[in-house]
Amino acid sequence: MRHSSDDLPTALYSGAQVRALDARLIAAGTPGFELMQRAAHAIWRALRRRWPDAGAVTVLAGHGNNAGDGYLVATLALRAGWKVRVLAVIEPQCLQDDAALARDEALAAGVEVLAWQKTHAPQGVLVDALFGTGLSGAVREPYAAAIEWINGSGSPVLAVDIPSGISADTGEALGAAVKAQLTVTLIGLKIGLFVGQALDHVGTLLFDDLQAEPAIVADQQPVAQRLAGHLLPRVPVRQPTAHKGQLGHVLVVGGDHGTGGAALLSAQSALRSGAGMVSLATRAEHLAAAQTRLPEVMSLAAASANQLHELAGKVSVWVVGPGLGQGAWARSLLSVVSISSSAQVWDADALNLLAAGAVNIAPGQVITPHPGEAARLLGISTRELQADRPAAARALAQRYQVICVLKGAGTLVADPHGRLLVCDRGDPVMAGAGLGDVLAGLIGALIAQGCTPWQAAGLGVWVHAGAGEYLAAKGNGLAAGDLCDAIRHLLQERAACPK
Ligand SMILES: NC(=O)C1=CN([C@@H]2O[C@H](COP(=O)(O)OP(=O)(O)OC[C@H]3O[C@@H](n4cnc5c(N)ncnc54)[C@H](O)[C@@H]3O)[C@@H](O)[C@H]2O)[C@@H](O)CC1
Ligand SMILES: [K+]
Repeated sequence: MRHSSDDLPTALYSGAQVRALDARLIAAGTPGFELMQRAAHAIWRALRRRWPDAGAVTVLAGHGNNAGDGYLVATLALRAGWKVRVLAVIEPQCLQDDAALARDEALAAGVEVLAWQKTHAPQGVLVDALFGTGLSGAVREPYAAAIEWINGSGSPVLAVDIPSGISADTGEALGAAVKAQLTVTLIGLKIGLFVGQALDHVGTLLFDDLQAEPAIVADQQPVAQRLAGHLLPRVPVRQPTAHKGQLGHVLVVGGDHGTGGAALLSAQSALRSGAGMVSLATRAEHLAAAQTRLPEVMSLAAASANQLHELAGKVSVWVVGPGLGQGAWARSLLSVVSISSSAQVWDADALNLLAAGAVNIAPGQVITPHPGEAARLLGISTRELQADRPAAARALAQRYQVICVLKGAGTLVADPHGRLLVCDRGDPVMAGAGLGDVLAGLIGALIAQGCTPWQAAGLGVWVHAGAGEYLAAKGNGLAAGDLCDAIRHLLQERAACPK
């Protein structure tokens, strides 16, 4: 998903919360039909800006207030001289209240309203006004068929409030779901627009608050926050007298037989993200490569837990798991890390061992699972996990009393107190090997430099995704290591000004 500017609000709400906001605005004196008219004007403005020469609009209308918005858009388009048609997916007589008023206004203005049939030919921009926040459960027929008709039309599609079929709470496609090029969302941002399958359906996202009274909106506690630059901490500034001992020592533990690259990437990332010192404990066979590629990193062959014990007192942050494997070697090293009082970032196989019950993690640490690892930790299928990513991130944070970074498009950061951050940056070029190793090293380095684990997780995710966006212009084939320079650059931009 892309949005046209970074000035979207940060508060994310559930569908029920936005409906509650809607009701409160009405109770405070703004009639529902007035809100609907404001919605229609906002949508019509966005449609004309995006497709100024289309000249024709087909509104697909359901029977809730989302359809009401659609009927009023049709009216505005007709008045502007466009060719307009509403295809009502059920009998229009079923409409109630404001939606019925909107349909009456459209009919009075001369809008053609027909019962939708598969055989209709689409014309102009399709306005999806089937369901908004009122959808519950899997989309029933004939709506599912109408959604397939929209998606198969090849026409440009504008979704009103939310692409029909997408859950406002989880982003899951509830059966069929509209794929839009543009979504104009109203009153409050729904979290479901930013997570899960929604990312393939929303297109460009625009927001209009319908002039909602700020005091009423401020009263509603959001379910999550969109990760935005101004909410994030600055990278702590270095004093002129700074020395490496003040900037933290990150020790990366990983790299079993044949998987040394993952640990190397984490170490490289920690180094490039500003950690004062970076060490790597790995299999002896990887030492030559590590010393050649990263001479600045102190690499040591960790043959046993005892060797790691000796280092434990000197470590400020452990990054454990990349390429670690799940055998006896991995278990013995992880057991040393797990009892250390220093901060820890657990990734990859460390999480698989945690899921297997081979080790415990102390409260307050950071875990960075991808969906497969997260599903194993929760004992559910990946499909179930992806169906409600916010709930999964929260559940993991609760279960282990840690900061959970649930990776994947729309990365989430949750803490055990219920705080939830959603990242809407990033790019599909980031779907590749090693990117997670880089993220773990980055978060570790930020903790080493003085961020709290919560701050480091949020800032790390945001910078990592921003680096991916920055490099996306170069096309697919992004090597994870390439990200490190971009991360360094973005962190520099976010450095606090010296006093
Ligand atoms: N006055 C208002 O209340 C305003 C509402 N607004 C619009 O109204 C929308 C919410 O309106 P509603 O609450 O009427 O809900 P929707 O317009 O989303 O309609 C849901 C309708 O679909 C039916 N339905 C629910 N789940 C279904 C399923 N699985 N299969 C088939 N049918 C199903 C329900 O019976 C309900 O009537 C918002 O998204 C927004 O677009 C905006 O116009 C702002 C003002
Ligand atoms: K819709």
